[in-house]
Amino acid sequence: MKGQSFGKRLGFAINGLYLAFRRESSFRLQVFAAAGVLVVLLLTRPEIVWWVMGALAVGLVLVAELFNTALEVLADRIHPELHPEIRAVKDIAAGAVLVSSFVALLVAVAFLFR
Ligand SMILES: Nc1ncnc2c1ncn2[C@@H]1O[C@H](COP(=O)(O)OP(=O)(O)OP(=O)(O)O)[C@@H](O)[C@H]1O
Repeated sequence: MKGQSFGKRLGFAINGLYLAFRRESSFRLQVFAAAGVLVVLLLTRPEIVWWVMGALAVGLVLVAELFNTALEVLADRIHPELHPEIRAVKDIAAGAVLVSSFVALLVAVAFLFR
């Protein structure tokens, strides 16, 4: 499946976003939260730096959740049974989402007290 056209690879990536949105309630929640951040930015019209900070914070959370979801799908596919190493993989991936969410929270607090 190597050497596909740009259009096809873009289609695979969009399909990945669609699958994550359909399968993963956390990702859906985060997409809606991202839309909420956009509404707040549109309403408050802050300096450009806050748009950039907001985009980076939201993007970080969404990317972490997408990797977390992909790892969960892969782990469940290749090893559906319980295993301590699968637990470690899933917990570490969940840790990445937690760290990204904490960063987003810090940005939100900084925005409120700017
Ligand atoms: N095959 C497994 N072996 C051992 N522990 C597992 C296994 N599957 C899940 N777990 C444990 O259960 C936790 C929850 O796993 P699960 O696959 O339900 O993900 P989740 O955190 O509920 O994900 P989400 O809600 O994002 O779908 C994992 O973080 C891990 O600690």
